[in-house]
Amino acid sequence: MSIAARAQGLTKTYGSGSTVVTALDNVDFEVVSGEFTAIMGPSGSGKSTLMHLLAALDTPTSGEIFIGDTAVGRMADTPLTELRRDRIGFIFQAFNLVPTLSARENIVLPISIAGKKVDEQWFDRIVDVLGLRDRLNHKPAELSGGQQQRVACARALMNRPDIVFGDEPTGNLDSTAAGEVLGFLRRSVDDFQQTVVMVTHDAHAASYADRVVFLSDGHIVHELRGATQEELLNAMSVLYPRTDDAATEHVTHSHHLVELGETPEESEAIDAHADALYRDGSPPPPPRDGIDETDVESTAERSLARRALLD
Ligand SMILES: Nc1ncnc2c1ncn2[C@@H]1O[C@H](COP(=O)(O)OP(=O)(O)OP(=O)(O)O)[C@@H](O)[C@H]1O
Repeated sequence: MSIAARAQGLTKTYGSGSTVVTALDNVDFEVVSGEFTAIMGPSGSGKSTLMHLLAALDTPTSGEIFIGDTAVGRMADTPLTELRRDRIGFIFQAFNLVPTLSARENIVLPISIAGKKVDEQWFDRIVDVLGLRDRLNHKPAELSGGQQQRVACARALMNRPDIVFGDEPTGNLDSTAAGEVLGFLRRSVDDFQQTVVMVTHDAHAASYADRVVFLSDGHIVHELRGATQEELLNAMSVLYPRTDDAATEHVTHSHHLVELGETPEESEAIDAHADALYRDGSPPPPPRDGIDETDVESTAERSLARRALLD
């Protein structure tokens, strides 16, 4: 087992005096090469801070980050920029593509900036796996959100980085596009031995990972391997029992979906159907007991029943 990145005694504080916030508190953490790791936790638990430090985008208050064997903290600016460019790939929630460039130009941009030659065989392989072949000459505005994020995935993998970091990479996508991006990240680990680290609120997204670490108040409080969505939701409801923040509401919501036997995709389709039925503004009928799940009309009632349950 080799280690792609390592955090040692990592602490990050923001502010000073009475307003100091400890985002990470003496965290030790290793990213295993060739694995898909997800970092989960409620809002404010330190997920993005940990990922930004691991990716050498920010500096710790104390502690050290290693990318492979390289201690990042002691590096001068220029080699650090080169390390980020050559050894790390990023996928952001907001895609972060250059609007004036085509999909192909966006994908090869880091290689062009580095003045290197594009490996056309590798380019072709990634583009085909991502289904982007016929979109390569289009600008980001001419692509769907899912296609834009697939371009961002291709860009992140183009220079075969040691680690690809994703910060809520499916946060702006519908469930179909999210499934495509997550499926690709999974495949990049299985087929290309890529190392992937992803921050997510979403147990469904995290269920694609080999390993899920849970953060709370700047500490790693738990870890699961090969967990299903339901196992992750169970762990989250034990680890984060508060009901007063958005992430926990999301957990509770997702947990009900699992209890109802709905996947998030089904739930979304059901809600869309219900909304279409009641688009004219007429008040929806109250939910009934004994809903027939095979009946198309009843999908709307299922949605209402679930919404009533979630209320
Ligand atoms: N630049 C900053 N200045 C001050 N406080 C910050 C800054 N960045 C993060 N924090 C604080 O550090 C803590 C951890 O933030 P972080 O963004 O890492 O959490 P998170 O788990 O990623 O949250 P979310 O899921 O909402 O993105 C929070 O209390 C946050 O308010």
